[in-house]
Amino acid sequence: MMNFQSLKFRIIALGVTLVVLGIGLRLVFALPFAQDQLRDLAASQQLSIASYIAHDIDHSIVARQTLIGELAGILPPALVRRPDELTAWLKERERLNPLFNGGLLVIHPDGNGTLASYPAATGREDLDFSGREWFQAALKADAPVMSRPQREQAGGDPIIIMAAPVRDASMRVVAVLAGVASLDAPGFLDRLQENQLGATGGFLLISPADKLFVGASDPSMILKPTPPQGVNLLHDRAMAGYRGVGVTVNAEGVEELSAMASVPSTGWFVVARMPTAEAFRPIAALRGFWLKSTLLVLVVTLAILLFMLPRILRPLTEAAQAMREMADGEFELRPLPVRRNDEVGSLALGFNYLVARLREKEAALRASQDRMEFMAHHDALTGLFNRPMLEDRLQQAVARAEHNGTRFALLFCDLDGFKPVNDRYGHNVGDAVLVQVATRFSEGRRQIDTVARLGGDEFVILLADLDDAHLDAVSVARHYLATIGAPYDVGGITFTLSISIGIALPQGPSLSGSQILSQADMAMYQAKRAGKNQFCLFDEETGDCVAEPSSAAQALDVPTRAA
Ligand SMILES: Nc1nc2c(ncn2[C@@H]2O[C@H](COP(=O)(O)OP(=O)(O)OP(=O)(O)O)[C@@H](O)[C@H]2O)c(=O)[nH]1
Repeated sequence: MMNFQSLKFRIIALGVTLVVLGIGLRLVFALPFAQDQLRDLAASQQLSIASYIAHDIDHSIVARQTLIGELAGILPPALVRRPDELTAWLKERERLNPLFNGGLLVIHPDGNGTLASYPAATGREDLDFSGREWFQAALKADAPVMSRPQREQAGGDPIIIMAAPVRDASMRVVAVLAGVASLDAPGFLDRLQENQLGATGGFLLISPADKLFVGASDPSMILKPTPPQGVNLLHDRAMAGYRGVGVTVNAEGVEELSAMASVPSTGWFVVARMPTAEAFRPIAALRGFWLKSTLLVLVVTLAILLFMLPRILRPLTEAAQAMREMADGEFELRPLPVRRNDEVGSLALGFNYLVARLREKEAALRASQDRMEFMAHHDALTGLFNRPMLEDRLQQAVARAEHNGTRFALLFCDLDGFKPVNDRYGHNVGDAVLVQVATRFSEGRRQIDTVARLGGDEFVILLADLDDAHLDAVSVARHYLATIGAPYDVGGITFTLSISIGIALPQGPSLSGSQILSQADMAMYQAKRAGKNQFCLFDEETGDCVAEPSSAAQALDVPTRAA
């Protein structure tokens, strides 16, 4: 289960946040900019197309106007009275430059019928042109004129008529030369009508003066009236003279991008229109691509983080695991391996330093505990057992005696005349003597025996598990009288000392340790009273102390300095 507090989750969350933030900022700032650029590009492309078409139409119109003007200028006025020759002349010109697929007509100056026409079209010769706007204009104009777009009376095809006056030498109009061009004639407006813009867009050619669609990609619109004012605002603006690009909603409710370009020679304008859904499709594609790439970047980022993070953090989790195991006591405290020179490695180094310090403190604590333990059971000066330890051993001996019937003896020893040593040579010398005395008491003792110093110059020896308690105790007492009585040498000072020993030999089970110690003490005092340098035995039955002068007994002399 994902731990939301974990470092891994936080790094992943940070990574995802950064990616989303980066992409979000791009979407907020860069995408609208790119969209505007694409929108402008689509609009300018559409305007270019509209301008190209408009220029093409203008060129076609001008070419026809020029041709009709030139033909009117070179038509020999004399031919006006020779219809056959006039027809032949027209035929020859039309074959040379077939811009008027609806035919060339030479109209009587009063407008009643034609003088000649090519190709011949039935009924034209009797038509009355006098009331036609373009005919009237042609009579007065110096330059060629053009009719409004209209349907041909005979066939109903959409046409325009170009006309120019034919004048004689005295500049009198002798005829009007007219050329009929079908709007969908090849090379005229066919490019506009046959082509679509993109997949769903198209073109319109509009005459604002006539409020008519002159041409359209959709043939059904040709020569239909334009929408009334107020229906389409962009159309209204274009009708009023606006040329450029705009977005509008057409009659079917489809939003369109429309570009308007003028056809200067006629006052018409071309509309290149395309649904915005198609025109701005690259923008939608761009947005879609950005969203998909965002998703991809997110997925890849997540995948990389999920793959890499456990590997990067593995030393950390291993270190934590090792620390936990050490804390639980599964392993002893030990340094962690430092595998990498990074933050995790530095953490391991820090932990190892902590381990080293802990080990040092642990060792110091153990030494201190050992020392305290020793002090609790030993005499600080001589290293012999102290009183509590003696009492403990004595209690054990009493228990064993009660339980097993074993015998033991307690020897209470007190140095004779120790005070003068202190007084004469100082406490340090006294201490050194006490240490030597302790050594002599300890030498040759059995493992089970206990030698303790009670304090001052008092020593107690517990002889445990004796076969013959009396004999053994006396024997040891004699031994001590001899060894302690041997000369001492402390820093060149030599002297002798003796001891008085009180011996307790408990026989019954009912005595406590302190009672036995007290018996030995009393016996020791008895030995002192009896002259020192000897031992006394406490008699349990009488409660008396029996002195047994030692063979080693001798008078305690004042210590002498060595020579
Ligand atoms: N140097 C030294 N002297 C101590 C220590 N503890 C006690 N003493 C001295 O040892 C002496 C023991 O006194 P006593 O046993 O009365 O003197 P003593 O001269 O041995 O007298 P008797 O036992 O009657 O022969 C005293 O002077 C204490 O001050 C110690 O740790 N070091």
